[in-house]
Amino acid sequence: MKLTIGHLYPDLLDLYSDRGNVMILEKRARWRGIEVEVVRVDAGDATDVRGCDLLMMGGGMDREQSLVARDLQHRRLNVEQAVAEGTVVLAICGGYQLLGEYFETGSGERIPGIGLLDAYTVAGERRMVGNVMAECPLDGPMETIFGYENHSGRTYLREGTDPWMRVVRGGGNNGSDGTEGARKGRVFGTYLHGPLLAKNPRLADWLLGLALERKGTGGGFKSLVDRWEEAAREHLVRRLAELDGMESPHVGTGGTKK
Ligand SMILES: NC(=O)CC[C@H](N)C(=O)O
Repeated sequence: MKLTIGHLYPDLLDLYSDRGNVMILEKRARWRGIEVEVVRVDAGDATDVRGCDLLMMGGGMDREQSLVARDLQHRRLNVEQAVAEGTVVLAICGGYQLLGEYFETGSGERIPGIGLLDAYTVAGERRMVGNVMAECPLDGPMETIFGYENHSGRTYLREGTDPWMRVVRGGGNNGSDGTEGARKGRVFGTYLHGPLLAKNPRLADWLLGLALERKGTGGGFKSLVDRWEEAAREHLVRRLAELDGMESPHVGTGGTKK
């Protein structure tokens, strides 16, 4: 069995090393004996993304987003077909905005998205910057998710697209309605850099499981010893509690510690 991950625009959309998400998925699959191929998809390539089990698109500055948007329009149909055939999409921040209808920048430029998510984004007066803690349902108990946000855009979800997470700390989609990210079927968008999956190993496995469903096999693969990841998460909880002067929240269950 081979898992194919498509990395969209790795040179243009890689704010805060979002490519780490691809590395994490690759590693966690390989550690379980699953073969992985990472396909790089750059502007101008004629790659058919229907061959990918999962697509990852990182974040970027407004200028890079404009460049990507032009190319992405040509891929719209191909990406839509891939999703209809079961491909999972994970998009971070600027990439997330481009999955929606449009992103209107602070200078008034309207960058078109591909409408995979029923959402639109408009730049606000102040950027939302800082560490985020959110809660995300992973088919069961809520999982605490850590990430970092830095965006001018405020995203608003329309009917037909659900928020992916609820913000506990930080701005999230728009700083006002408590939502973070968006989910429509197998398409996921979030403002969380980090890289997201390095800080949230159970979320990484959950996405891997979804992507592997396309192979006729889902999650349920052997658990890994996430000693360093858990230590990093505990450190984050303590640090955020210090910053907020609040009680240490529960970090979620699972993960074996040595
Ligand atoms: N971090 C990002 O990807 C930024 C996205 C976009 N340029 C914004 O400022 O909202």
